[in-house]
Amino acid sequence: MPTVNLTNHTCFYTVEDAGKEDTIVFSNSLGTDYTMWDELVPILRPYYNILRYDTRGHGQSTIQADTVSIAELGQDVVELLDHLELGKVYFCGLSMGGLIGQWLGIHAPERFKKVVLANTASKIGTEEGWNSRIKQVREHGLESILDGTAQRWFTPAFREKHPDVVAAILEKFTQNSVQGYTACCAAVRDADFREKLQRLQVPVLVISGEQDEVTTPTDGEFMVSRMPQARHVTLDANHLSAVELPQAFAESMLHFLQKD
Ligand SMILES: O=C(O)CC1=CCC(=O)O1
Repeated sequence: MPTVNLTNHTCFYTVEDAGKEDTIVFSNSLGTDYTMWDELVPILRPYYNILRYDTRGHGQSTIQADTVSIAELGQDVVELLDHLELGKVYFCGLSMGGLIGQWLGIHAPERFKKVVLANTASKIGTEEGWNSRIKQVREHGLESILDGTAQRWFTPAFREKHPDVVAAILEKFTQNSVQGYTACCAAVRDADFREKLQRLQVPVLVISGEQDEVTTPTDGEFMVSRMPQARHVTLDANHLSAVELPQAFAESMLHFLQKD
């Protein structure tokens, strides 16, 4: 599968071009890679071309620095679109991917027809919380936060019913580099769109997980109240809602992309 040398790193991506008019770009969450969309993509493939990529420092995309910003991760997306000569696309990002989507909607609105921001917030967590996680991972590795990560990402019912899906995603999590993961923790820590969201004029769908304690439905409501063209859907899922409920997630997206 292809890679491209962008300004600051080598970006891994996959394109499924079915000759459709429109393309959806998918942006993964912290600690996952492009395979987090594996259950969702087959449902959307009949309608759209699909572009997935690994965020800098994740999966097969490289990183050369100990910190990175959401602005830099947003520029990566614009560079990737330029490389692929894609003019105006749909964007779907989850959690960190949703922060990237907020940056893109504000700073590169001419490149996006509509934006889906899933399981995200205009400000995620606290500075102390992120600094403590960065320290923990630098000193003890990604394995040391595996259990807590599984609990934040999946409902107990999903973990019980789909242990293979959970194991595959957690396996990918531990394969990330400490440098890539902690650099992106810093990007999430430093991002704050609370006072900037009114500048996001592109149509937006916010998807929240009713059981998500990291980025809550209240966070989603706040975002929607600040953006001029936004609507809100909640799903009975935890943080990785696109993994837990791909059919409901896809139906919400299709309704938004095709009807709203
Ligand atoms: O792993 C977590 O804590 C959840 C999360 C926060 C930002 C992100 O992308 O995932």
